[in-house]
Amino acid sequence: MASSQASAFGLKDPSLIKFQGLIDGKWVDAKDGAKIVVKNPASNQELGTVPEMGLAETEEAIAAAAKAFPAWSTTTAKERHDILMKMYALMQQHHDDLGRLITLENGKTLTEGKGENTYSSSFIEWYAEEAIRTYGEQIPSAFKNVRNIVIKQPVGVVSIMTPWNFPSAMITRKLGAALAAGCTTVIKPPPETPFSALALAELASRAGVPDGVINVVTTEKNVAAVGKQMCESPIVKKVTFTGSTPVAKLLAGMAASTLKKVSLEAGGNAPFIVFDDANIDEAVAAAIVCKFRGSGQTCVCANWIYVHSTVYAEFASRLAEKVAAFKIGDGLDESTTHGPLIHSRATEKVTRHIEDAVSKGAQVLVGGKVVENTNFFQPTVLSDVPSDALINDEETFGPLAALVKFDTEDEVIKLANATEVGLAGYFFSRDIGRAWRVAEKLEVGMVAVNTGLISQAVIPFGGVKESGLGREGGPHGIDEYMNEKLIVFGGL
Ligand SMILES: NC(=O)c1ccc[n+]([C@@H]2O[C@H](COP(=O)([O-])OP(=O)(O)OC[C@H]3O[C@@H](n4cnc5c(N)ncnc54)[C@H](O)[C@@H]3O)[C@@H](O)[C@H]2O)c1
Ligand SMILES: O=CCCC(=O)O
Repeated sequence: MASSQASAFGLKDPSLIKFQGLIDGKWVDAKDGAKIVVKNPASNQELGTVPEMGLAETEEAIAAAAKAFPAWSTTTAKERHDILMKMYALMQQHHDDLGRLITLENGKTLTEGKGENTYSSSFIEWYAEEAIRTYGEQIPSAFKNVRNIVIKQPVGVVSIMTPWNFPSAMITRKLGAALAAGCTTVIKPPPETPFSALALAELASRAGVPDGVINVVTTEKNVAAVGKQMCESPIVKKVTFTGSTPVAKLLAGMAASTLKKVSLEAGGNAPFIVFDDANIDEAVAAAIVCKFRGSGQTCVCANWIYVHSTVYAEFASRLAEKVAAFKIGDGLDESTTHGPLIHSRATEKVTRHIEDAVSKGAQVLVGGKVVENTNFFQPTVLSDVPSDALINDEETFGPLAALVKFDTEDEVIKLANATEVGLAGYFFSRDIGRAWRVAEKLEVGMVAVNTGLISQAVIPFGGVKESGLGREGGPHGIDEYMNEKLIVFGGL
């Protein structure tokens, strides 16, 4: 049954499809046999099922990770490097399958699905290389005959919780760092996209990651109990989460009960600013990449597009013209430029934002409607969106570009910073003085100047304000999974 279900995914290697969770190296069902139905968002057809696990399975997974920790944490950095490089090579070898899997469960186009596998595997490669560079320090002592040494040690068992918008990359950004540091893990993938997580666990095992080092607990209805245990268990030493700000706050509160280390990558509300001296062609192209990547479902997507009044009309008409040419459809269809949203709750939110903005005076330049009884939403450009629109307070997370006119640099910085969150910000200007001023003044963790793309494994990814805590990726990403220990040597 499982093998015929797996072959329906159309992968070259159907054994990458797992319909069970992973605990201590064994593929397992939920104890009560309950299941989650996973659907393809493009068709709403069932793709397959995974177990609806609960507290008991979570406790077992945490215990398995704790049991695996002593051996994994004492492998050499070079051994962990070599295993991660094998996993990276396997992700390259299965590129087409992993890209297709992402498209099937998330809906993004195949080009984006494969692009995500490239991005996702780059975290495994990056952290393989970082594993061997977790240098300590020697600090000159204040006392004679004493030497100060700082070493870095893995924190222990790590709980990893991730969203559906990047079914693979949001896991490897955490998992790569945790494994490289010598930590063991329990992953709770989102119920919408569990198959990519399970395929990653399978490839990690093929690469030589020992049993118990990666455990995967799939859950939907029991998420509150599972999440609580993953945050409150005294065995777990670190919680890392990517998702919405309200859930990030909830998990941080629970993790505080045992003062665990936490990394939180939460929601954004990114401004995209086009100044009067911008190269308009480049700004339009970047706005399209930045706003409509993943059909607008990335945490670094522009939520507001502020355009200087002197170039507003030109920018708006060029953007609307390009957006009108998008073709929405099944991500597997080669002619599709943009896939569906993840589910009907997502399309309802975009509809609510458009209706609210239009009722307050905004105009629809293109799109504006859901395709009835589907998860497809017409890519939309709204002009003259008022500052009291709902979009101002809530990230849309959909294919809606909201245009706003501004006149001065001070005014637009004030508008861009008038939000509780601060993940990414973008602006286009060829004035070098302004570029420095605006980059420094935007209250975000990441600023892009004259480009719409930020994401790479090598950068410190993360936000300020209510967009989260900590940084993932980049030269210091692995430190989030390590403790510094001071060793003072006396009696010389
Ligand atoms: N900053 C980032 O890097 C980043 C990346 C992707 C998505 N996001 C944000 O995520 C949001 C969209 O994703 P979403 O709707 O899936 O977010 P979400 O917070 O609802 O869900 C994210 C994950 O948390 C899980 N979850 C929900 N309640 C939980 C609980 N009580 N305990 C444990 N886990 C729980 C979900 O099952 C899912 O796996 C957007 O706000 C977006 O900005 C942020
Ligand atoms: O959605 C959030 C992450 C997006 C990215 O890493 O580019």
